[in-house]
Amino acid sequence: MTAALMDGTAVARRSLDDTRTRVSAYRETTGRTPRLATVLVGDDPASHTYVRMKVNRCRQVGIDSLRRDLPAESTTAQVVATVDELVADESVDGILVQHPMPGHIDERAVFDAISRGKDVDGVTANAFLDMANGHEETFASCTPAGIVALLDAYDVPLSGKHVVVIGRSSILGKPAALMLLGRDATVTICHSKTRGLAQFVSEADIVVAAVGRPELIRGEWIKPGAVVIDAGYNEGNVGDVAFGPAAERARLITPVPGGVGPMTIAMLLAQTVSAAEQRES
Ligand SMILES: Nc1nc2c(c(=O)[nH]1)N[C@@H](CN(C=O)c1ccc(C(=O)N[C@@H](CCC(=O)O)C(=O)O)cc1)CN2
Repeated sequence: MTAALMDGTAVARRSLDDTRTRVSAYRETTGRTPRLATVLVGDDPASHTYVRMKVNRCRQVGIDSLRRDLPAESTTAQVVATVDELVADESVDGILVQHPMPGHIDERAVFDAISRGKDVDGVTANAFLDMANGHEETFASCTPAGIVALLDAYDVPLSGKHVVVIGRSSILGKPAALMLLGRDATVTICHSKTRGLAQFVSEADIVVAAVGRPELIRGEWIKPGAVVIDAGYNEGNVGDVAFGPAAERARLITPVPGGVGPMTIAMLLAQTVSAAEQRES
């Protein structure tokens, strides 16, 4: 079997088109433009690239952006103070704090300073709890939301399917597992220390690789006919799955680049417009 590609770039483009239409309608009815604030701490080149990509996409769909770039030696209190300012700023609809921050910063404290209504990236503990409890008052974590949107776009049924998520980060693996559980999938969470990873993966109808280890998931582990979602964003645009051999066994597979990545930004912008719309209601 040779897998068909799940084209995240095309699905994201449709979502961005829809977001652009919503921005125009919002501007016409309210006279204001939705605004996303980005907070970037330090010099990590990949993080600079991602924030630049987000700001560019904002421009393309008509969302304003406001950048707050802080030096690597900033303290947790200084970063929290920046987030507090953005929470109080009436012109800001959504706040994105780029992960990872430098190691000395308490990332959880910074994320949790974002107010519920402005957490368009779905990174606060409140967002996580709401997801666990099936409440929908907060916004979803963007990459997991992008994964689910991509699965829906390709009509992949989730109910009763065995999904193996490899990765347990608070912005990707854990919320992805909760979101898929909320869609009635049977979810197993594995991670870098899991023993017998090959066996777990080989039993999955859907594999979600989100561990951040280049090509950790070998093609021969994939069950023939499975759906493979590679959410790995490793240096050199290499995914967490060995693409070629996996594509020989899978039914559907996401490429890297051009799979999950573009969906992440599309979800962020859609949720920014939702945050603006919700202020008016
Ligand atoms: N606060 C957050 N931090 C991080 C998140 C997040 O969702 N919220 N996710 C990742 C990085 N990320 C966005 O921040 C991200 C990664 C990759 C892409 C993407 O579109 N990649 C392209 C390739 C890009 C290239 O050409 O270099 C692709 O896969 O096609 C978008 C966003 C960690 N931090």
